[in-house]
Amino acid sequence: MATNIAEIPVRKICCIGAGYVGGPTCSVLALNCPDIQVTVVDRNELRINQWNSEKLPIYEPGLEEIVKQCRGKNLFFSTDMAPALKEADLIFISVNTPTKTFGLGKGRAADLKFVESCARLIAEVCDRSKIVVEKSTVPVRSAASIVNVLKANTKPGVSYQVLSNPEFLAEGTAVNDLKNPDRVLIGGEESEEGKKAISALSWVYRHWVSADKIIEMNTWSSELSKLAANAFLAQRISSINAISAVCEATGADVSEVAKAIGLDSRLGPKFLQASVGWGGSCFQKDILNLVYISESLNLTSVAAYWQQVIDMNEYQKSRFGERIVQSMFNTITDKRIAILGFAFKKNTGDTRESPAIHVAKHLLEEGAFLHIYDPKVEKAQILLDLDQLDEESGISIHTDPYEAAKGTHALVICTEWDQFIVNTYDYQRMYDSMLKPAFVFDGRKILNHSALAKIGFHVETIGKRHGQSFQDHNWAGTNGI
Ligand SMILES: NC(=O)C1=CN([C@@H]2O[C@H](COP(=O)(O)OP(=O)(O)OC[C@H]3O[C@@H](n4cnc5c(N)ncnc54)[C@H](O)[C@@H]3O)[C@@H](O)[C@H]2O)C=CC1
Ligand SMILES: O=C(O)[C@H]1O[C@H](OP(=O)(O)OP(=O)(O)OC[C@H]2O[C@@H](n3ccc(=O)[nH]c3=O)[C@H](O)[C@@H]2O)[C@H](O)[C@@H](O)[C@@H]1O
Repeated sequence: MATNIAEIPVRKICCIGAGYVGGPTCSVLALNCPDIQVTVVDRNELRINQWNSEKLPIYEPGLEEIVKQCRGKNLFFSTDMAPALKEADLIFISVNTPTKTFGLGKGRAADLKFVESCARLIAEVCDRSKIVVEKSTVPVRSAASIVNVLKANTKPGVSYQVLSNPEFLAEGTAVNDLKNPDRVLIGGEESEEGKKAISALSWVYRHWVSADKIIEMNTWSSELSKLAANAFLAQRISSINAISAVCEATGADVSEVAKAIGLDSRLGPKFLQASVGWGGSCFQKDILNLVYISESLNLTSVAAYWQQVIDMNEYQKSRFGERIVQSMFNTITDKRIAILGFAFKKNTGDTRESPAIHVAKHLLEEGAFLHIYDPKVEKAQILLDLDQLDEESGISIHTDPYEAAKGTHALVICTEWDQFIVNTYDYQRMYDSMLKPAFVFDGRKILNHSALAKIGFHVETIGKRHGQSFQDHNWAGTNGI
């Protein structure tokens, strides 16, 4: 007879996938649950070695301290997957779910091959019943596929309950997001066994999350809520970025408009920071996934609606690149341009889908030489992102921002690192070492533009025309206003 899920006390947890989600999630879990042993497994040996070393594979404020505190006590990182899975009472699947690059759904559908291979491995090695938790972001109804694979391959006497428990952490604030989540979603079957599995996972979270924040729901709602949340967040940024284009064309200031909008308590102030465009590993892939699902369900208007959020982001990134060229007298061929910031946002070394990549490629195509500086991104990663083998093809990577600025015509801010703000950097020193006229293109709206203009910089930013007066605009043709 199969073991009853209710009889499974959660003493040991195994997480497959030691990435941006698996690593921080399990570290915070281990910190808060000293009574639970957590083992994070990954087939990537280098990554596991890094988790076991002094220099972790990812940069995340506050993470190193937690790992140091728990590692070797109740937190372990290993490539030896089978024993860790066998021993575990509860297994998180936290592997990557990238956009498919070939075949049916190419460029849009999520590739679930890694999730499926986890399910196959679990069924192959486990000889007692377990709770399997889908933490990766997946299309709606993926849990059904996991159940199918497990059932078809399961050993006699073994049963599984599959739960959906999507992760909402944002990079750069992952530790705080995990310690103080807005909500924890747990989706599961409505059967008795399903409810018991939900209670078991809920019990784990209750070690540090209050009961009112743990929300139980049906599996499909939980899976869809994750895609919907990311789509809504990205939509807000695309919306303010669309308004930023109107601001640049009319003389309105997008910061003022964002403030005015955000003061409406129904809208709130967050995620209204106009920018060079949003990046990161998930927004684009998850919205593409939502678009694909909608199309598959013949919901073509729904698909077109969400596709527009991505199209607006592409437009914003291209618009910024074109503005740099136009401002610099319509040519940047052989000009030197410093890119400050390469990560997709501050406080992370992650460059996946970073808008900086798009901007850098645009400038390279126009014939510029790039000096690139980011406080956390490794040189090899930047070269890889720009499809370069070395620094000879018009790119030099710097470890010092002043060296990066030296001899350039322009500074381009692509990431909102705190250290880039005027009080931290000596922009006079940069200006003195640059060619004139010296330009600043602030793709993140973080700099003190009037202070830079006083130094002598020509400043351009998102959603605002620099130095524009009311008389500058030729109002003819705008509906006679
Ligand atoms: N990065 C983020 O901030 C967030 C990501 N997510 C979702 O979480 C999931 C994981 O994302 P990341 O951690 O960023 O991915 P990642 O790429 O950093 O890490 C995934 C890890 O899984 C490992 N892996 C893949 N298949 C495996 C297998 N069969 N056996 C063992 N290891 C395997 C890979 O080697 C890799 O180290 C994705 O579905 C993503 O959409 C959700 C919320 C936030
Ligand atoms: O599923 C995921 O991977 C995660 O995706 C995002 O997190 P993340 O991509 O790490 O970072 P965000 O803070 O959302 O920023 C995404 C991008 O939008 C940009 N952004 C953000 C906010 C804003 O107002 N303006 C803006 O341009 C950021 O600079 C960055 O490039 C979501 O915020 C998380 O809740 C989610 O778990």
